[in-house]
Amino acid sequence: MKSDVKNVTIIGSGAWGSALATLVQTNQHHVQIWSRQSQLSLAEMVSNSDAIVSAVSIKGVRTIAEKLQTAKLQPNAVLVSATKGLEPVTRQTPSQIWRSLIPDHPLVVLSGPNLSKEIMMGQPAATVVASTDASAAQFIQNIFASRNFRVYTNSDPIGVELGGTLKNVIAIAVGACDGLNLGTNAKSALITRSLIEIIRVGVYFGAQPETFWGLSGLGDLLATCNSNLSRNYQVGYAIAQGKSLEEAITNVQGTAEGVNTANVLIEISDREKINVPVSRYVYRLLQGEITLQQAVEGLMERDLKPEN
Ligand SMILES: NC(=O)c1ccc[n+]([C@@H]2O[C@H](COP(=O)([O-])OP(=O)(O)OC[C@H]3O[C@@H](n4cnc5c(N)ncnc54)[C@H](O)[C@@H]3O)[C@@H](O)[C@H]2O)c1
Ligand SMILES: O=P(O)(O)OC[C@H](O)CO
Repeated sequence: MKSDVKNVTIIGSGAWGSALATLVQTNQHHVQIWSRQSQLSLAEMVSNSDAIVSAVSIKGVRTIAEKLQTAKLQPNAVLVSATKGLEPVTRQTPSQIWRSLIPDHPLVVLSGPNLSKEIMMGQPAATVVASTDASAAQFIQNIFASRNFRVYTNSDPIGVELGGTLKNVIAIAVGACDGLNLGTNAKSALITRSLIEIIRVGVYFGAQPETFWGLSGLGDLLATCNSNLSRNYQVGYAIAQGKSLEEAITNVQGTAEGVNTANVLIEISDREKINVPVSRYVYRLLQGEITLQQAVEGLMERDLKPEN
């Protein structure tokens, strides 16, 4: 047993929470998972935790953060947000929700090209832990880093978080592109042009553009758009096979955050006049406003313009 064993609580027993718990356990830290089915209350479970990792889907983030607001935490407990989504109505990112409700604990965002099934199989992967508090990021880096999981620190939490969140919408588009067999050229164009629109949104949120060229941006975009393990990709693929959105969501195991993220993103882009053509066509497709064929034609027939 290592001498510097930490107490880590993972909130959420879904695919990502379980994979993160396995990573912590690999390093022989003490890990416990809290879910809504747990016997202990969340407050009881976190009372002795050095790190508290939230891996619930976006719909659960505020409820969980509100529960922790009234819990007695260790004075130096570090909060980690591993959710990739945007909250409807407030349009906040998970880290913005955490920061607003629990401002006096260090907050770290964990995000990267991390398909949970591959991580559960012990395949090599890398991720990013981002915080404005460098020592908190290093603390979390050391808890998770292992032979099979390489962890980088970063000082741009909102950029790291948005890379992971916004790519889910694009993965729906790319899943549909593959489902229609549109070819490698189309897929490459879709991914590359999408990264530009992700950066536009990121800059609006105050992120640094260069963050999106890293693991949590381009890295996660490539992972999610190239793997049928991705639930968001699966949704797009299923729609291209003629399934309704409801059927596509039902057939996916776990949460495909991109569906809700598309709605929130389009509200933001309408209000702030941010040009996000690929995400907008995904939104219109999911709303049933257009067919997939119309989405492809619409994207190809837009006004010609310079690349940059
Ligand atoms: N699965 C992955 O490969 C992966 C990787 C990186 C990030 N993520 C992100 O992690 C988040 C969770 O994904 P997942 O794959 O584990 O999804 P999942 O559907 O497998 O699990 C979601 C979990 O959130 C919990 N939850 C939802 N609302 C809750 C609430 N109000 N209170 C308590 N718990 C609540 C559910 O009970 C469940 O345990 C998503 O934002 C996802 O984008 C997933
Ligand atoms: O299964 P998805 O589409 O939620 O993607 C999982 C992770 O975000 C990939 O990094």
